[in-house]
Amino acid sequence: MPFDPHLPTRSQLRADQRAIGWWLLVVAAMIWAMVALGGATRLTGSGLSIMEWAPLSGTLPPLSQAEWQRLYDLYRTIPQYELVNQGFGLEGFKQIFWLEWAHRLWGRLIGLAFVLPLAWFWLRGRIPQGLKPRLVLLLLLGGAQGAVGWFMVTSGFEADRTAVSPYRLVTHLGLALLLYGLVLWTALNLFRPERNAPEHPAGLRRLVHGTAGLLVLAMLAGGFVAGIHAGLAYNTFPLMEGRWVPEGYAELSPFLLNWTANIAAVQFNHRLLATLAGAAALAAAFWGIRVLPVGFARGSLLALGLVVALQYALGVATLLLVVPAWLGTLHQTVAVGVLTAALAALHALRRPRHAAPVSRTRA
Ligand code: HEM
Repeated sequence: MPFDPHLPTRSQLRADQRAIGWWLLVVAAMIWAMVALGGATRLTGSGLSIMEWAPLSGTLPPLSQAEWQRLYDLYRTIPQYELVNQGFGLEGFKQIFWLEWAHRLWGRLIGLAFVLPLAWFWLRGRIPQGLKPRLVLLLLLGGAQGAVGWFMVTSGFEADRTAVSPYRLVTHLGLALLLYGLVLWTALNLFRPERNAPEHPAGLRRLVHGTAGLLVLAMLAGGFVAGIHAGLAYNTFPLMEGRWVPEGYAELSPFLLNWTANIAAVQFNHRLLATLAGAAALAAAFWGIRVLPVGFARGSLLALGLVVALQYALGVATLLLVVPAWLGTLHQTVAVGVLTAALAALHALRRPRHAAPVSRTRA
């Protein structure tokens, strides 16, 4: 290949990859914190307190008594005020205002933490070949997440509603998890570009894929439990009102409606999927410990087994204690830990590529 002074050296490329990888890890950590904040916002009933979508001017909280009163008067027009918070006064309103405001502010900060370094790396020509489309996609998905959040909030203002639509809640949660997963996966690609997984049985890789799929389904089902407040009923474990499969599982018609709108079925599905995912994760962890050498793959599988066991216990405790806000928030937060461990394990066990792509560098 002829000498080209504009191409980065191999060590420059490596340094750029690591710098971008660290930046993405920081963004991923901020998204994780955002999921925690979102859980707290939902569980304290704060999510409908700001009835405006003002990307720039909404950055500042109300600075005068008149502005507080204006926002409070707006809130007093929606059914949630009438049916849940009537007469709680301006002081009560302030209490539910701050978490929603912090959730939105944190979203703006994540946007800045993504856009500013992106522009800096881009203008200095430090983004490796092929990575730009992925980073633009992440930017678009982040913007879409803000819009979906607002779309979700507006559903809570409709007549006779005191909470948001569970479908929009699950879309918002699902997109947050997708965005987090893509950012983390991209960072992992940059830190560990080689596909040099240790020798392991193909069955183990398949098991980890199946586990990850079950975990994602369990998480989406959990979103519906949260969305229709199904955690406030059947607060016993493992039986539901003395039965393994609750009475009325198939009460609604058409049948599929039960999976999103019937408290008994929604909660049962979440338990079942979590149990299957938990058993699969533990099996993968034991298998990994037995056959893999000490290293990233083994460590990830061990972490997966441990964090899924913790998440399962937190879920049972959340249910038995009838969803206290702090415990529900912790359960939502540790779900992202489960996803992290599953993605790390999947990444570590990627199938080796026969011919590695040649990145253009000079020696
Ligand atoms: C692999 C294990 C599990 C995973 C990955 C998981 C994940 C999730 C997720 C993502 C949510 C929605 C977000 C939230 O509000 O917390 C959720 C909600 C919930 N989960 Fe789980 N979960 C697991 C196990 C369990 C178990 C075993 C139970 C109880 C038997 C349980 C009970 C609940 C309850 C009651 C909620 C609703 C909490 C609320 O209203 O805020 N979870 N879960």
